[in-house]
Amino acid sequence: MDAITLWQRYQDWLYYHEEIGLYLDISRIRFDQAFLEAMKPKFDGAFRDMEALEGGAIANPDEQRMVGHYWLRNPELAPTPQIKQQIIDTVNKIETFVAKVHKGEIKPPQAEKFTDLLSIGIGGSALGPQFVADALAPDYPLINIHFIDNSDPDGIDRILQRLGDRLKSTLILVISKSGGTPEPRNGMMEVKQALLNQNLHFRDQAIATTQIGSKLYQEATSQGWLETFPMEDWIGGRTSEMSAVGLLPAALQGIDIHALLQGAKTMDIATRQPDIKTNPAALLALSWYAVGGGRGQKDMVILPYKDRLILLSRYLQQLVMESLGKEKDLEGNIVNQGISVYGNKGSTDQHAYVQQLRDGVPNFFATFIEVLRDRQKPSPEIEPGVTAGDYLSGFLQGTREALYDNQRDSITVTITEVNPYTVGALVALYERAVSLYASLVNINAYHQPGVEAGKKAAAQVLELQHQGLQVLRGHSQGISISDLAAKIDAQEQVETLYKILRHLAANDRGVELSGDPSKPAQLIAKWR
Ligand SMILES: O=P(O)(O)OC[C@H]1O[C@H](O)[C@H](O)[C@@H](O)[C@@H]1O
Repeated sequence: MDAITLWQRYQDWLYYHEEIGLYLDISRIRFDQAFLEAMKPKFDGAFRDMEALEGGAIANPDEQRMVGHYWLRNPELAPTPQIKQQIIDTVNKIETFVAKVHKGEIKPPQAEKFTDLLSIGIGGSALGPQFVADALAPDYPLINIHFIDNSDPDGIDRILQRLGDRLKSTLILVISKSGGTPEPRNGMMEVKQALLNQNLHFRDQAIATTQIGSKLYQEATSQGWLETFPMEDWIGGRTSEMSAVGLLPAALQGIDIHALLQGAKTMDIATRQPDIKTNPAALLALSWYAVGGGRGQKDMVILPYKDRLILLSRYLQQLVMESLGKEKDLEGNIVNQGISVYGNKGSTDQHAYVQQLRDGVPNFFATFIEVLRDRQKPSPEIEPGVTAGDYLSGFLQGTREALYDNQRDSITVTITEVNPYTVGALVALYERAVSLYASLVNINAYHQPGVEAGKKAAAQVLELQHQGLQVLRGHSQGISISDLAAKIDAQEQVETLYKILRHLAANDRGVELSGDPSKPAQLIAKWR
């Protein structure tokens, strides 16, 4: 296509939302009118699915759950008065609690006020709060946020070291919908211990966001933690940013949660339109389908040209991949669906992997996120008449063009500035695009059966460790790894057992391994 035809295509397909100040450009996705016509019946179905979902249908059939994240920003939509009230009550509870914390009315026993917030959670209980904190927290927030989002002891140490003496004025927030995920549980146990080491008590500084009745809920209420905030059954982790999961940490940092909710609500109205061309989420879903043949054949590379949006790709990685990456469709056919998502930020990535994007394997499409306003204050000139922001803008345009010229498609989402309102809108835009795309490819976007397999396997490894150690302890002589495996009837898990022992040996946990490390079958294990 020549430049003038492309300019026309740009204008023909440009979506603009005046109130949000958001542009969506899908002109650099190659599809034609025939494709659009062919997709219309599928979209009609997807719009019907969305209407049913928002009306309270069991949109997650495997788990027999409703899917209600759209109600969070517009409680009027909730299917029952009770749910509506729950949503309103939770926001009120958050605001009351946060106001008291900021004023020092809720305070730690050994300090005037809480200075820091340590958020312990993983997956959907971390990625949204991390993205929003990085994008929106003021430079000098009322409360500084830190995250433990893993079971990595060294990672936990780093956070605790950074907090140092301020641990006594740190509010600890444990977020887990299920209340039984091992990683946040481990983080919580370690932080409890760290507090005890300073003669502090967890319950005096702890709050939780979890489902009512969960293990975590029971612990928090029975031990008298400062407060608990509910997470409802009908909110999925990866769509929980507008629930207490995201709102509470945001409000504690001084981020305007009403603007966040309002941005999402406004976007929801736009993405509810049952018309492809005037619905930005439908345009995204259409583009994803067009580039990947409805089979996720191309990866989604997210390139925000704005440092404070660097975590958007990680946030979207879970939202898209955990929602769309499914083995079976709704009828149980094996389909192995999904779209891979990765990215960091421009122009930084132009000096890293964009080389491959331009010239290498064409297995992706790019999504540029452009922010029109460079900064709050005027920019100095780097060269006569040119600012750093002009460069950034030029790099984006240049990369988009260079990719397109080499048959690499892209989408560009443009917002005026990064603020709670536009971030709320972006979150809502992608949530809906994922919902629509899932309908187009006929999968359940709201369960994650694959995640369970990894959890079960990990539990088996720990059980094997337990059994192996029991035998090793009662064995005064050294024993080969295969004999040890035979003794616990785990010949088939000999490799796993070897790795368990190697890990324990590396951590002075009573296991000694002797022999040549490059010949694992010949190693002798001994308890000392
Ligand atoms: O909030 P939690 O129940 O602790 O779950 C945390 C995360 O872990 C799970 O394994 C799921 O894959 C995620 O969707 C979820 O967000």
